[in-house]
Amino acid sequence: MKFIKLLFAEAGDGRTRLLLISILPGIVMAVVIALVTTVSNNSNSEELHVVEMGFFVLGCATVLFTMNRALNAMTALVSGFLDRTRQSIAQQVRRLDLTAYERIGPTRINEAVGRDLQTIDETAPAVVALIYFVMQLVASALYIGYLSVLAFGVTLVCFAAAAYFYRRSYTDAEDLWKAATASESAFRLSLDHLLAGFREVKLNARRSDDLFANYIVARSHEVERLRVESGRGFNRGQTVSDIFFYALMGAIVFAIPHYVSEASVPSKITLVIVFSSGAIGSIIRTLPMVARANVAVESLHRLEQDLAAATPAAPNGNTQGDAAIFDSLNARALTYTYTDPAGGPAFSVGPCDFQLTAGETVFIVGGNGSGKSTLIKLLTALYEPDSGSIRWDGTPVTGANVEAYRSLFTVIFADFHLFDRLYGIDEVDHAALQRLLVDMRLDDKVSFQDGRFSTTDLSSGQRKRLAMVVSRLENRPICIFDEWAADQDPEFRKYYYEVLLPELKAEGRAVIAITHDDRYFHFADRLVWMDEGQITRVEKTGVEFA
Ligand SMILES: Nc1ncnc2c1ncn2[C@@H]1O[C@H](COP(=O)(O)OP(=O)(O)OP(=O)(O)O)[C@@H](O)[C@H]1O
Repeated sequence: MKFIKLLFAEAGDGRTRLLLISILPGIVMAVVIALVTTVSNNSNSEELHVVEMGFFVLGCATVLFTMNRALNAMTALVSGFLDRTRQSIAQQVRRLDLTAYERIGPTRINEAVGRDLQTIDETAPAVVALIYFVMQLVASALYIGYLSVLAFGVTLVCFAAAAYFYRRSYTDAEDLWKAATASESAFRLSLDHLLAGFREVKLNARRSDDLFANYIVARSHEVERLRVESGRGFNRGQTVSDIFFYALMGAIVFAIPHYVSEASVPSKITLVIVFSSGAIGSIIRTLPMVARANVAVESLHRLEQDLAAATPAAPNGNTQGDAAIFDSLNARALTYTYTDPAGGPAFSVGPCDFQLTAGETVFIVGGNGSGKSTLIKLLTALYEPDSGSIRWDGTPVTGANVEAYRSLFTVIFADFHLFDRLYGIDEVDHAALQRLLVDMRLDDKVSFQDGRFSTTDLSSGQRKRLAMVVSRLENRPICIFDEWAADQDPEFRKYYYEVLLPELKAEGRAVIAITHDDRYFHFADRLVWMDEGQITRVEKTGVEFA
């Protein structure tokens, strides 16, 4: 019962109180039931049963009050847990290095923060009800024991048998639910292809049919099949449990009266069992929810373990993001190897040497897949190299200063993300921002209001220009642009190479631009050629020197 363990672990010092206020209403309800059975057996008397009525009202009020407190406590507990977990996952994710992030993947993180936390949230109040009904049953069984030891024995045997058979079905059903959850992840991946590739799917009916019929529908059916099987397991458990419950009723009504001397006992026990049927039904309905929450807790724990194993120690360096001092960068023999899905080595970059000084403009050129973007990720310390080192102004880049080192860079990746706000820029220079919007010819499209851009729904070239605005506002000493000009019109492409890059250089910034625009190569101080993950050639002002 991972879920229930988690809740009580989360309750901390309030565990005993939570347990007490969850247990109490069930016991009190059993007492109320005992009271009702006693009074109803004396109903032919003329008495008003004022005392019993008082106890009845007091009992019901206690049940209502304590249940309400227990539910409130559980809501507060689970909301606190969700809040902490959401924050902790986001915190761990932002500390991941890029390799670990790519390995874990956003789908798993989204599923944990969405589906798993929602399941936990929805199931938590049901646990209070579960404890309530279990305690009511236990206390009712004890009351039956008080009335008749024989009936108590029969009740225990029936309950134990029902629990045993329910447990067997429950375990199988929980495993099937786990498999359904895994299949649902595969289904979501297929659905993601439909959503992210909507235009491409729309344009290609065969692709649309294939994706829909062979993946989305097939995987959805698989989820359905496993859920149905899992549901059948839970239902089988319920039916088998019910058989023992009816057997108990039959024994109490038809067999027990022959063995007990007091005539009112069988009818009292029957009444208790009739009242208990509601509790048994509720327990049986709640247990599948708990099983699903167990699966959610397990998958959440697995993610947290993977995040913890991958999360580097909290950085000691400057995390404020403005390490403005930069003279030189010297990378030596950097290597990095991607792994394939089976964990084997795939594409390798390096060993690569790379130097950069303030005010220098370097173009990295080479064919598709030659390793240019990977080299950038190594130079910016997004990927930790398998071997080799980087020195920043003569100081080795290590875990202690890597945050400060990263804050030297502003990067516009080929597949960049455009943020809606200027996150991390506390005091926005509105005049400079407006100038940049004019320079990028975006001033009639985008404005900056209430701390955010009025829109990011722009053409791909305009989105890149807005990313350039943000990049320039970041005011970093090293600017990296991965094929920024690729989807600019000729006029803006010219502006980029002939005006923007020289302007950045004049400001003393180092620029690394990945490009295929050979007609502008002469604007670089150095050209670095890459092929098959290696730096194959370096040219300086047209003179090849390495
Ligand atoms: N996340 C990844 N996981 C595994 N392999 C990758 C990953 N990213 C890139 N690769 C591999 O590394 C190789 C180099 O990719 P990279 O993006 O560095 O090339 P590039 O020179 O920037 O290409 P392009 O000009 O097409 O952008 C690719 O051929 C690809 O096989």
